[in-house]
Amino acid sequence: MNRLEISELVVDVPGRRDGRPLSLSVEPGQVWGVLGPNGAGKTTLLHTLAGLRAPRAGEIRLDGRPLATLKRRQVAQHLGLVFQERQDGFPATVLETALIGRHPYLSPWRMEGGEDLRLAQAALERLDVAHLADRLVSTLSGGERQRVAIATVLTQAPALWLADEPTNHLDLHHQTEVMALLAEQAAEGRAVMMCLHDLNLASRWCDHLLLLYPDGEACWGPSDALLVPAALERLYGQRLATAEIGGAPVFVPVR
Ligand SMILES: Nc1ncnc2c1ncn2[C@@H]1O[C@H](COP(=O)(O)OP(=O)(O)OP(=O)(O)O)[C@@H](O)[C@H]1O
Repeated sequence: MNRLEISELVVDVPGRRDGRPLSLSVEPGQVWGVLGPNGAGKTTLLHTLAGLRAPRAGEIRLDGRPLATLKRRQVAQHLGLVFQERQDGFPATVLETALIGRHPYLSPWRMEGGEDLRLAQAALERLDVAHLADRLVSTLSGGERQRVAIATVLTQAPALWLADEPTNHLDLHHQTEVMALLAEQAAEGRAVMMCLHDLNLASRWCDHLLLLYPDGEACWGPSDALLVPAALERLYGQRLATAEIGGAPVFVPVR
């Protein structure tokens, strides 16, 4: 279950009139970037696609099945969400946190088994936080916490990743590693949609883009068609200088 179909979707952004209905399909193997200025509705869209908020109109389907008809457990077995903000509600170690990714697959009161542990440890290693396994998450740095959050979704092993600014708090090396991980997930047949503020990460790693404007306007399609300075300058209300490095456009804000 890894195709996400969005039909005539109007996201319920508080205080905003209806925008352009979104109709698109996130297919296995694709990496979508959602771009837009602060407040454009990127997080609200991702939470709507994850079934955490009802849309104002339209429908979301996971492999042909309306999201609204699926049980949360079924959704969690197929869709993983990396939140932009998270609260550590109770004290938990890094390993215990990663193991939460296995909960959609465990019956109530069943403890995690050896395979669950193996998956969690492998995910912590992949995100370069295995050495922190016994530390309380509340004691970690911002970037370490972000990597634990991504490791938790990797442990969950969803066919569809929704990631809200997955490179938040990360240094350059770990930004690259996380983008490479998401690209690898797609290359293995999963689907990825992520909100990004960094145009250059979008340019390098996303094959499709959805541009969200603050007034509810939107456009989407293959990245090549949308990574056009005029469209991006209008999106952000920001002048850009453009260069090309390694065949991909690079954008630098200028005043
Ligand atoms: N619970 C709420 N009550 C009132 N307004 C809300 C609520 N949740 C979101 N909003 C508003 O909806 C709009 C869209 O918010 P959202 O977080 O989706 O934007 P975003 O594009 O992700 O922004 P950013 O780039 O700053 O993360 C914002 O103007 C925000 O203030």
